[in-house]
Amino acid sequence: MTTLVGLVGWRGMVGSVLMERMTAERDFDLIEPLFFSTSNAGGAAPAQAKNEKSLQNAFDIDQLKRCDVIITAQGGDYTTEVFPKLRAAGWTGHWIDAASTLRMADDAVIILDPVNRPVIDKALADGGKNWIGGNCTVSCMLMGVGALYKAGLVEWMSTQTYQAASGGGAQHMRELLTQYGTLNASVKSLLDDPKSAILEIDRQVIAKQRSLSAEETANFGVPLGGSLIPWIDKDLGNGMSKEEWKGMAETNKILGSDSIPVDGFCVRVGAMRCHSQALTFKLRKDVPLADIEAMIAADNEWVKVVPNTREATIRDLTPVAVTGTMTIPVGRLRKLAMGPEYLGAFTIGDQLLWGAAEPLRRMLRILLER
Ligand SMILES: NC(=O)C1=CN([C@@H]2O[C@H](COP(=O)(O)OP(=O)(O)OC[C@H]3O[C@@H](n4cnc5c(N)ncnc54)[C@H](OP(=O)(O)O)[C@@H]3O)[C@@H](O)[C@H]2O)C=CC1
Ligand SMILES: N[C@@H](CC(=O)OP(=O)(O)O)C(=O)O
Repeated sequence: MTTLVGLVGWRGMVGSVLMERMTAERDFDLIEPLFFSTSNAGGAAPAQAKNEKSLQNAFDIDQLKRCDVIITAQGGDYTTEVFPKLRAAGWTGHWIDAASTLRMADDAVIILDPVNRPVIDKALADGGKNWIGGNCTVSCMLMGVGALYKAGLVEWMSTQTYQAASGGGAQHMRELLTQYGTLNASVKSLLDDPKSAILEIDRQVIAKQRSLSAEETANFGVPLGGSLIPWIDKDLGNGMSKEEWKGMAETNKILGSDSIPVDGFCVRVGAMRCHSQALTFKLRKDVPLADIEAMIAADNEWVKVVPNTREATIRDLTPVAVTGTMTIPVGRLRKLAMGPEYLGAFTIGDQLLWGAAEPLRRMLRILLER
């Protein structure tokens, strides 16, 4: 019998990337999809629909209960509302979710199979049913440098992230671009004149940034275009942002490891897509750089070691180079001045692919191939 797979959140940003990947990998050939909506029940399902051509109400527990597997990229509020009701109604299917709501629950596994397939397999053997995609920054980081963790080499790691506007969602991308346009327009005549004074342009841009309306900064709260914001997600009240807290909590949960210290700062920058991060490792021993590069390169088919040269770095190690690709480049690899056990690295991942959609569809494949 064909597996009935419910899809919720399929038209959102993560959901659209998920649909593209599932189509490209022919996942729909293997399933009967049932599409849900929170806003358009009864409307037409997308072209990937087979027998079930109309959208079901995403809050209808009886319809959801029909599914063997549900994949949701609808968001945390939806999970919080629907998941407990569905389980309370006796549903025993597999729940695959992009939202963070259930990540740290004891009966949930954070899925990133190229890194933690043994953890997933053990949970499956133990009857696990809840499979949650990891934080985008953590997932992209582990796809790049997971080899060092698997080899037991990491004593601690510090992260400095440069996270794209799209991490906040579609409206955040629009807001960033609108701000860039507003700033450009405010100095257009000066820019067009090659003899105009750059400090006058600078003065007018900062004046414009500081006077952007509440509407123009509705999503980020402050200007991001031409600036940065060193805080992402909630304030935990202990000096830490929730995004920073996820670094250590999720890394260790994904790896099934004891508490390896992971800490640093998470920063929103004016990139459109892709999360970048500078990493500092304290290794447990002095390992030659060539061995480290070989280990990282051999870890999975998507990681790519970028030679630590200016030319290769500015060509291959930028959000512009990585956006829309499955490649996870790791570069700027070098031993740091603090000593031979200290390693620096820089890595980038498309947070909508490895950071969100891809682990979900791969988990579906793991379930289908059992
Ligand atoms: N953005 C990112 O980088 C990452 C996001 N995530 C998580 O994934 C989840 C979904 O995030 P994201 O995809 O950014 O959310 P979106 O806001 O893009 O989509 C969520 C839902 O909003 C509804 N919606 C309302 N208006 C529109 C519109 N104009 N176009 C499309 N959808 C619309 C859709 O529901 P409906 O069709 O029912 O109306 C859609 O499923 C969140 O839990 C997030 O935390 C995880 C990792 C990375
Ligand atoms: N917090 C991430 C995006 C995200 O959705 O993360 P999470 O899935 O951990 O809530 C960002 O803003 O870049």
